Amino acid sequence: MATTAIPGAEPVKGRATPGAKVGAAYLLVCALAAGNLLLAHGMVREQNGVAESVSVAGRLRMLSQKIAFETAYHRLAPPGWRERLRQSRADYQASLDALSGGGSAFGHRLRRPSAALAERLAGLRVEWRLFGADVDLATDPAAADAAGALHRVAARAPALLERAEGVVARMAAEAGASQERALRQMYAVLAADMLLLALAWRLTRRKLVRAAESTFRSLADNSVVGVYIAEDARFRFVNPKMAELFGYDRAEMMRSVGVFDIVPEEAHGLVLHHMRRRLSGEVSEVSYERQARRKDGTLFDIEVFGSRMALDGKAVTIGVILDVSERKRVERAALRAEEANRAYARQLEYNANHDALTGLANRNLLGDRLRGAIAAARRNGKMVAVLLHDLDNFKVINDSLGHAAGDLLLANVARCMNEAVRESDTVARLGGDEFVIVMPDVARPEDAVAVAEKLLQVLSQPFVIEGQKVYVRTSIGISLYPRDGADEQTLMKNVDLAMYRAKQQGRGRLSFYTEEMNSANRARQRMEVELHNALERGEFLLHYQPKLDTRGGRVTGAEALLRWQHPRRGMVGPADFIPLAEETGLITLIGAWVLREACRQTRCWQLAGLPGLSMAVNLSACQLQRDELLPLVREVLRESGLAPECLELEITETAIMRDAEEAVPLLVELKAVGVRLSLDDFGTGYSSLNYLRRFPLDSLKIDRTFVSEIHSGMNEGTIITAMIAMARGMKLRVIAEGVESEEQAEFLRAHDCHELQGYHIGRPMPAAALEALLRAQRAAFELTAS
Ligand SMILES: Nc1nc2c(ncn2[C@@H]2O[C@H](COP(=O)(O)O[C@H]3[C@@H](O)[C@H](n4cnc5c(=O)[nH]c(N)nc54)O[C@@H]3COP(=O)(O)O)[C@@H](O)[C@H]2O)c(=O)[nH]1
Repeated sequence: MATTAIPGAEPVKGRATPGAKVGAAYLLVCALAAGNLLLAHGMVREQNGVAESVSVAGRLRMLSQKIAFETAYHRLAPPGWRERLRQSRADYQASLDALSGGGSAFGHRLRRPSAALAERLAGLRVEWRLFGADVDLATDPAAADAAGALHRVAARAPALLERAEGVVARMAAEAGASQERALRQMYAVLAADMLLLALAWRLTRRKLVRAAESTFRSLADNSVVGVYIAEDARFRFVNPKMAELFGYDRAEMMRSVGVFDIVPEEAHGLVLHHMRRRLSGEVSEVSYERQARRKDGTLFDIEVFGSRMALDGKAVTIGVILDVSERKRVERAALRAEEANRAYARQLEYNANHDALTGLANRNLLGDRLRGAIAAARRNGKMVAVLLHDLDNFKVINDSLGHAAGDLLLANVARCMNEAVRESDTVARLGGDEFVIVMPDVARPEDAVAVAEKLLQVLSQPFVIEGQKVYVRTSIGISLYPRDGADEQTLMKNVDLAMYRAKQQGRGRLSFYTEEMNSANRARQRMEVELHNALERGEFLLHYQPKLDTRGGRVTGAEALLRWQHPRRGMVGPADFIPLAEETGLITLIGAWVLREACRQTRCWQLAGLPGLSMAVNLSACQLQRDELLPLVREVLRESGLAPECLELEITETAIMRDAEEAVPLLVELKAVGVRLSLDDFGTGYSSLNYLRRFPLDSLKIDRTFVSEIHSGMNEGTIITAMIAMARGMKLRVIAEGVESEEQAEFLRAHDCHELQGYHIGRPMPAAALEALLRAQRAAFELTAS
């Protein structure tokens, strides 16, 4: 678009619209065209009139000759000659009259002749009159000089013809002049037309430009977007909004602000690029987003729509600028929200696949990796090794050092495992202290053994946790694809059996899965079912092992020990089924039965004349649930009628330390019920003096391993002596278990051990046997007393 300079132009107000102007110009041109047509029509009519006169004059020539001819030959008396002669003379007269004064002749309407022509016609009329007189005489049979008249007619005819031709010639000359004149008029009219058209076009164009400029200005002034025209990187025009957007005064912006003043440095290249593309004509328009700088230096987001135009013959850029800060802010917020969502999804996915404590793969991811490794091994004919690790003494460490230290230890173990294996291997934590390593692409079983031994070695090094050296031992089970299972579930089940076997073999070992393990497992499963049935079928029974009071030298109590009278396998000891009962949770039911039966039996004996007898009952770690144990103990005592102080609950040091903090309130409440509490297997766990003080215990039961050291050459009983002294110092009764010889009994008596228990005192025995023993003892004492 070409236009005049926009900056100085004033808006046009109250004027006709460009559309009206164009309409007016169009009407003017139409009127001109109509005038031209009328003019042409007049000229054609004029020319036609001349032609008609010439045609009539031509007839005159022909009629004069015809009359002369008919006059000359009338003597031959052709029929109708008189009539024809009269008609020809009448036609001649009418034509001459029409030519001379205007009127009709031969169907033509003739105009009045010019003066010159009229003069010639007058001459012709005189000649015609003379000619007519001679014709009358020549054709009158009575006339005397008819022959002389005929002779004059023949002589006058050429003169008449000549005069008529003179008229025609004059007419032709006048017609030519008239045509010349008409042409000149036509040219003049055409020139006027063109002039008028040019004027109209120029007028209309100027109006249109002014109207366009006015429209542009009105639009720009009221626009809610910034509008600019830039020439040579300077603003030639900015609208109020543009100035407002950038924080300038409008005049100031046009006067002293350059295009690049509102473009941050980093966007200079971009702006220059778009400007050049437009100005070079490479593109007609551009649209892009960028940052812009306000007068105060702050940045905001804009969108530019630009194109090119010609202004006063120069190429300039024209553009529209939109403040898109808000949109961008929303977009950025949406982007951030999306990114946060993605991060959250990634985190969720990570959490779903990783162990929170160690960052290792969890069971979920392990399953995926193992399935993938199996699929790859199936294709390339390799093996996959699954190594299951279980930290042997983690529970004890966790209980004694606390959970925070336990967590730290697990994290350290995880790190060591990760470092010991290849990148392609997967180390996963299944929970607790169980870790699994999946090794894809294993060529030989020995490769898995090598890794397992390396791990045993690495993990045998002490970890320093909270300033203390901590030793862990791990048992490792190994199963191999495809030898030990074709799918993930089978491999995991079998590696579990292998690990179980490694633990049984003495811990700190590794064990491959074998088919026998599976059969052992099946046996275990069978036993589980049988254990369920055993309770219902009454296959459990209690044996009682006596406890000897060293002061009085009498059996004053007993320990209830569970036995399973198996229908096929005979008497089964607790060591063979209690771990399984603990694993399956059946121990709760079985333990309740033991407590009920032991109390019932003790009360029976008391009622049967064996008073003062106390009964010790073993509790598993899983039974130490406050909500279940307390009501059970209360109920059993109420049911049996046994005095609480006659019941002693034996809890192993390991079980109590599993959650020592939880154990304290439970023990306090049990103590409040009135029962006695004994710490079993003392010396095998990790109880601290601090806890020993906090537990409301009545007695410590020294583990048989310490008793066996008496006179064994090892320590010579120094540890047990210290244990007894310590217990006594804490006002606790001391019971030594596993007393198998008189020497041991003697030693323990000599060191003030309160009670002795062991094969030397009495093996675990059926109720009837213990009753007999107690009765015999009572009889012996009664005898001694009397
Ligand atoms: N939670 C429960 N645990 C129970 C229950 N009944 C028994 N047990 C625990 O089972 C473990 C094995 O018990 P058992 O086979 O009965 O062995 C006991 C004794 O026979 C054995 N003992 C006793 N004196 C000697 C000895 O001089 N030498 C020797 N080698 N063994 C001996 O010790 C077992 C009793 O130990 P303790 O409980 O520490 O006093 C065993 O851990 C039982 O606790 C039950 O009902 N619930």
